[in-house]
Amino acid sequence: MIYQTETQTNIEMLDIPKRGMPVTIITGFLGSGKTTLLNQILKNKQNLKVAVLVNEFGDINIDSQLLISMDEDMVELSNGCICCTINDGLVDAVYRVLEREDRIDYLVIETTGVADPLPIILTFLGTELRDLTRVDSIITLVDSEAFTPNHYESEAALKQITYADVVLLNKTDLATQEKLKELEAYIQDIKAGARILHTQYGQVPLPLILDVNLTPIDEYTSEIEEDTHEHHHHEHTHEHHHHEDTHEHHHHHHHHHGHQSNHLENDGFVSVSFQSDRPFDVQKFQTFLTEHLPQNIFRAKGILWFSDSPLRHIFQLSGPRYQLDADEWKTTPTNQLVLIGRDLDTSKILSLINECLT
Ligand SMILES: Nc1nc2c(ncn2[C@@H]2O[C@H](COP(=O)(O)OP(=O)(O)OP(=O)(O)O)[C@@H](O)[C@H]2O)c(=O)[nH]1
Repeated sequence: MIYQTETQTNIEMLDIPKRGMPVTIITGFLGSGKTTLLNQILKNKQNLKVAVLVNEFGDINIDSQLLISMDEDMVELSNGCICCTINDGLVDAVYRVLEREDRIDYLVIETTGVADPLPIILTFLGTELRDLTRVDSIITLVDSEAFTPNHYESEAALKQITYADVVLLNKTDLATQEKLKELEAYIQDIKAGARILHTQYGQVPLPLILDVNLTPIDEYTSEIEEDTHEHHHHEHTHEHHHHEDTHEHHHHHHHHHGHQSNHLENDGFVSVSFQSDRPFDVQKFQTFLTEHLPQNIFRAKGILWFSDSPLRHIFQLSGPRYQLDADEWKTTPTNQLVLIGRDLDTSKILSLINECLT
């Protein structure tokens, strides 16, 4: 998890209320375009001061390296298990944003592609964060080419739509009009009244998705109250004694067991991470992709170093598609790759990738 912010003043484009920092949560299945949307927000936010939290599935923070960043005020937290990271790490991370001396107008959270958004929403509404922040909207990205009603048999994919206030039907460049109509009908069926917007590369006017006040907070709050009543939940307090420069964190584990994801809620998805200080041979890597990539890997991303290229290569694989873009290294070249799927044979995959090194 990382957060990033920058030092600018004046809100011009959006009129953000001062009371309670507005929070927007971005969800969407693996590869649907969440990081792409986050970059659109960072690019177009003008003078709005936006803090960003990224929770990633996989042991290496690839997303944070792909964000348009101001390179300052970056804090990375460990990724680990989604449920624990979200419930403990999230509250801590939000506090760190709130405790900052410089002004923050808005908080945007990118969840992992396999996350159920409910525990995250309840973390905001069921703890003392309720009084300090204002959940503004849950935005769910849908890959309009790849999405089907039984999307990778993922319960999380369905829940992401169930809790959406705004659905971005993204990647419309890859889908037929017919498919888009079908998807719209399907989404309306699950979530009547959800705001559905068509996007390519997450391009959307920000006033349509930020500070829209669309999350039905009262509905969630009354659910929490009922739940507390039924389950005799103890009060979810979270004491904070952060000292910016001592890194002393007092973790109080107040999980939301009533709602919280158990480990099954990753829907059986697992990730394999690979890092190396040696470069890949580009031919071998291509052969790996085209001939040896296991069928059950459907998402991969990486920052790659090839022996015959001075450039940094951004590798993205989503379903059957992959792409490699190049830009400049800003760090010492190294290889970092995360692959996500089901029932993965980790040691076999790692040995296949190792063979691609020069
Ligand atoms: N053709 C097309 N590609 C897109 C569009 N939006 C995003 N992509 C590509 O889809 C891939 C995945 O995008 P990301 O933004 O990384 O997706 P994500 O949801 O953050 O992925 P995870 O964090 O792994 O769940 C990247 O290669 C993007 O460039 C779009 O509208 N059209």
